[in-house]
This record gives sequence, C-alpha cells and structure tokens, in this order.
Amino acid sequence: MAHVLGQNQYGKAENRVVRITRNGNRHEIRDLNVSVALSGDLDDVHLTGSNANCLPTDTTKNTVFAYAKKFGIQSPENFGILLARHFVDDTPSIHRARIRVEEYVWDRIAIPDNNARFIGSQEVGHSFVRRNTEVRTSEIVYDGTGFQIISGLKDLVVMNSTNSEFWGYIKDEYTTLKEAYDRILATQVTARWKFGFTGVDDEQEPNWDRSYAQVRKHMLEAFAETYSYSLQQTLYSMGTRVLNNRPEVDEVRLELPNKHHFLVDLEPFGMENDNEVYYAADRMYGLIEGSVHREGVTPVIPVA
Ligand SMILES: O=c1[nH]c(=O)c2[nH]c(=O)[nH]c2[nH]1
Repeated sequence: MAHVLGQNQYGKAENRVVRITRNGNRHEIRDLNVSVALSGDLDDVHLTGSNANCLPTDTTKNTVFAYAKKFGIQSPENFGILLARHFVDDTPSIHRARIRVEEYVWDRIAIPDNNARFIGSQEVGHSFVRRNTEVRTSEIVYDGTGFQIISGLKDLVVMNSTNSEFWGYIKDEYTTLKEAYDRILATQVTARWKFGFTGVDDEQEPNWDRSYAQVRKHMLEAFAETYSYSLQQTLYSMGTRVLNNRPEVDEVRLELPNKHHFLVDLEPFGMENDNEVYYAADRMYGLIEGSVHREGVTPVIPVA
C-alpha cells in the first residue's frame, strides 16, 4: 500500500523575544512569544532526504530576533505580518506561513511623585510589572491558644530595564559569566510575610486587604527604586521596605528567580544590538531566596 504525506508544517516555536526601545529614561517593552509554522514544497524534505527546499527552523528563529531589531515591534499583528510576508515572499519553496504571537503585557510601576530622580511623572521609566499574573496566598494556623498568619503572593513578575549591574564576583576556573554594568533585572516574585497578630486578648485583626495592597505596593516600589548590584541586594531592599512601612508584619521571606534576558548576537546579520533585543530564557535560572525579619523576632516562615 502506498502512503501519502499529508498536511505538514515546520518552524521554530516559542521564540521568546523581548524588544526594548530606550527613549531617554522612558523605556518601552514589547515581550512576545512567537511561533513560526511554514508549509510549501516540502515533499522532498520528507521523502527523499534532500533539504534543498528547507529553510532551517534555526533561520526562522534568527529572523524573529533580527526583525525585532530591524523593524521594532509595533504590535503582535504587525510583527506577524512582517514575518509571514518575508517567509513566503522571499523563500520560493515556502507558500504559507502561520505566525502565532502571544504578547505578555507589562504595566509601568508607579511610585509617589516626591522622588526627584523620576521627574515629572509618577511612573518609573524603566520599571515594569507584568499584567494579571499574580496570585494572593495565605496560611492560617490555630492551635487553640493563638494564630500564626502568613500571607503572601506568587507570580508577581517585574522587570527593570536598567539600573542593574552584577560584577566583582568570585572567578574560578569554571567562571565564564561576563561582568554586567547595565543588565535587565527581571524576577517572578514569591513572597510570604508573617503578621505579629496572634488573636489573643481580643487583639484587633489587621485590615487584611489593605495590608496586602500596601505590602505589595512597598515591594514594587522598592524593586523599582533600588539601583541593584545583585538580586540579593534587591531582595533585602524589598524586605526591609515592607518592615519599615508595615508595623503589622514582622518577617518577610522572598523567593526571587533571576529571569535571565540574554542579548541576542545580531552581528552575523550586520546589525548592532545596542541593548535592544533580548532572548528571555525560562530555564535554567538563578534562584535567590532569603528572609528579612525584625530584630528579636524568631523567623518562622518555612524555607520552601
Ligand atoms: O543578581 C545576581 N546574583 C547572583 O548571585 C548571580 N549569579 C549569576 O550568575 N548572576 C547573578 N545575578
């Protein structure tokens, strides 16, 4: 019985491209997950071993990053149109291109106006929080005598597109990391904080919703305002900011994955990458964890 090659398509899926446009101190971010699927005269590739009609998936990946540099990312639709048209119009064997684009939307982190470093605006030009990702958490334990209440959040994704460096670290025979004097700092915050509240002697309950909103706000502001020499330093700054502003909280524990953004090498395509186009890696990642607590308070938030 003869067999027939049916519908087929190929391309690089899930190209995580982050394009930053730096207009002075006000940066714009477009953060996409782009999947390319091409079809055309590809029978030979499947049937004969000839790759003469095959545009490598690796090339489709490079094209995504090169186009982000060359044309910027105006919108997911416009970026998809540019790519689809290129693959079909410029590659004789390719007759159909399907470009799927997911966009992760970022909002600016706002901080109070009285900070002179960020003139004329309540928004920080280089600090962003990803929209609609976070989950609020809480754990309430009661043993008949008192409560222990730990609240928190997870999946609060934030990014600073500047004001982050990392250098001066140990270098041994396995170190290849280049020192960074202006890098992207991005993390997906998991935070837990413990309340002093125990519920004994008719102690007043804190206003839980207001407390949550305020703790979150102080963590975001600390993230945005800290000129960071390490994610560890940012962690400490976020924890202390909460303790300094929220008397009801006496311990904060943070887990901060370092969501690495690698500059894409565009030199092979004759383009300079002036801190504009990044590859957002989802793994491996550095994981920075730690707690900050008031002096005299025994930390109790469990290590994850
Ligand atoms: O902020 C950082 N802290 C580290 O400990 C570390 N290690 C690393 O490779 N990159 C970074 N970045």
